[in-house]
Amino acid sequence: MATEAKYSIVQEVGRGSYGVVYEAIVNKTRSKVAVKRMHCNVPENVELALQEFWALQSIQRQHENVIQLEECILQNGQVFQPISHRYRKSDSHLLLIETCLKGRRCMDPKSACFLWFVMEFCDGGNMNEYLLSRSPDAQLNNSFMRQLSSAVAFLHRNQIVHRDLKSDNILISHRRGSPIVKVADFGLSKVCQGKGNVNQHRFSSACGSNFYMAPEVWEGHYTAKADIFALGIIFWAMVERITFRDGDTEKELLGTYICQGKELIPLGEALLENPNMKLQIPLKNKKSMPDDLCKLLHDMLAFNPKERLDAFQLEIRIRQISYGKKRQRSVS
Ligand SMILES: Nc1ncnc2c1ncn2[C@@H]1O[C@H](COP(=O)(O)OP(=O)(O)OP(=O)(O)O)[C@@H](O)[C@H]1O
Repeated sequence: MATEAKYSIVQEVGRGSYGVVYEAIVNKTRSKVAVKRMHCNVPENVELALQEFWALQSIQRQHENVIQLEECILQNGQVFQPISHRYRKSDSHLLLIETCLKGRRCMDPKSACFLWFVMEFCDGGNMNEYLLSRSPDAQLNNSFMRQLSSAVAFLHRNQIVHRDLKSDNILISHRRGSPIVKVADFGLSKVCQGKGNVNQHRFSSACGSNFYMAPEVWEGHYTAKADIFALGIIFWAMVERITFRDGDTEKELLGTYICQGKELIPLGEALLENPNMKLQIPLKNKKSMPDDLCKLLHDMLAFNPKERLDAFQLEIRIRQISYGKKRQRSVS
């Protein structure tokens, strides 16, 4: 007997380097979801897809500012099977893991293999488009900075290092009219084993997007503090509306950098060349930034990761800044 499909695809809403994202409907409830399809044809894609799956399933539904994974479905040819740590691993799932570990394709090359991520739908698109299509708003920036700091502290508390934080990997959804940020795109993330402090864990494979990479990432040895540097770049760019044009996609992106003639040098790369370089914060307008925010950005963008804030300190500091807070009315 033919069973009714669980989801219906409505339309394509975006494309990343490794997957296509669709708006879809859950047929039973008529609720809207986003479905990201990742082609598991080469080991590199399989690794990204599994990393995303491992990170998101380990923290399912626990933080409002992290994208919620409803389920993950493995398609092998015409067969669709949900995968989860709750179920016994199917042969296809084991072959995917083997592909990832061996670095060569272990699935049947004749049958198409995809991972489908069913996620909450974010109606506001990504944070980059969202902010750039609106006038600057300090209160909104403050709210986004708080939400993002809380999300990253949550991830780090759960031993997850994102490693690719940037404004187009952050999505926006709405709750009672207010925008809620959702950290998404966990393809480069790592779930660290063990229960210790996440900041003790060392990584040695360079990864991330150039403009958001900390100096030590450029060098190839880094810790979870690299996520704080990337957030520092995002916050600074958000407050001062500093953008650059992405070479590959031609998109305008929020991010700070150093200008050398006509060339834009990522801040992390420039700091690695000259660790004593003084960052010019604020860059555009002295009045646009209170001293406490200026100090906070310096502490997030410190060259030495040991001197840089960690996510737990950031979560506390961000609540104390005066920037973007509603002024209290004086009583006359
Ligand atoms: N849950 C979602 N709800 C609504 N739109 C989404 C959702 N997830 C992704 N999108 C849209 O699809 C686009 C592509 O997302 P995806 O995560 O595949 O890649 P990306 O972050 O843009 O690119 P890359 O993977 O190359 O860094 C996003 O920019 C966003 O506009």
